[in-house]
Amino acid sequence: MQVRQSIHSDHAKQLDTAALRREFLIETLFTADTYTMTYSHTDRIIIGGIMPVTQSVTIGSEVGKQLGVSYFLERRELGVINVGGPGVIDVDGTQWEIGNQEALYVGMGRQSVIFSSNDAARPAKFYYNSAPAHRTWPDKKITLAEASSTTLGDAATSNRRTINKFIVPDVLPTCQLTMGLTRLEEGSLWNTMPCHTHERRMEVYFYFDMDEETAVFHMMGQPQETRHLLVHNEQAVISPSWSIHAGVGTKRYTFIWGMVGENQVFDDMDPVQIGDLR
Ligand SMILES: O=C(O)C(=O)C[C@H](O)C(=O)CO
Ligand SMILES: [Zn+2]
Repeated sequence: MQVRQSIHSDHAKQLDTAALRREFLIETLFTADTYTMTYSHTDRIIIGGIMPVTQSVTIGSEVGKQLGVSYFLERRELGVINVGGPGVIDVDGTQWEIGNQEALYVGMGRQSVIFSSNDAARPAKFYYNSAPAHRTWPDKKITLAEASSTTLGDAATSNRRTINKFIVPDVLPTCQLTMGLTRLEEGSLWNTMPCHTHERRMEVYFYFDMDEETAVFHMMGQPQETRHLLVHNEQAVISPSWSIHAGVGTKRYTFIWGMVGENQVFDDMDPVQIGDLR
């Protein structure tokens, strides 16, 4: 488990490229037959990827020890979106078939969560976020058709995209975690521009569906003090409350956003006018 401390905006603005990447970028999410895990002190979100290939994978009691509990989800909830081939998540003996771009919410208190792929040649890639929880809500699979979806933007501003809200109050109850997947149309490159910050929550962006030649310039920093991170396929960025989060790709791409914090109102954003950005 990697730990990332919280970071003050005054400190962040002094960092060079390597230090910005060390603080905010998660470079490797998927490693065959194991899980990756980054623990952020920002709202104590956990971010990671699970890629079972030749064997199933579980987040075992070693993580419970690191978190000071008996098992991973003793005091946490979990959201998973599969960005690979079809797979199965076994939650305390119930098997959930999770296909590409389908999600599973797992409530606090589930003791055994085992991830496997249906086909080693096309392994599942389970991207996950986990947040501290205070009660158990029912586990639920969410398909793309069941997500709450909105298409917005247009070709003239190169930001035509569909926001698929998988884990949001309209679809299912959770303690604090919300997650969704935003898909840019061919020829569209910008996400979340005009951009915003979130005084009352943090957010993580996970970029995928990109070929080797594609990169996303992820915009971050305070609106008057912007920086960028060069992000490649299947990498994630931690975005503290004070930071804008937006990106422009050299080609279209898809990304998953996950949020935790004070409330679950999707539109609770502090908008920034493009003319005010520096
Ligand atoms: O394309 C977008 O715009 C988004 O997907 C925005 C994110 O969902 C977000 O930043 C929510 O706060
Ligand atoms: Zn946001």
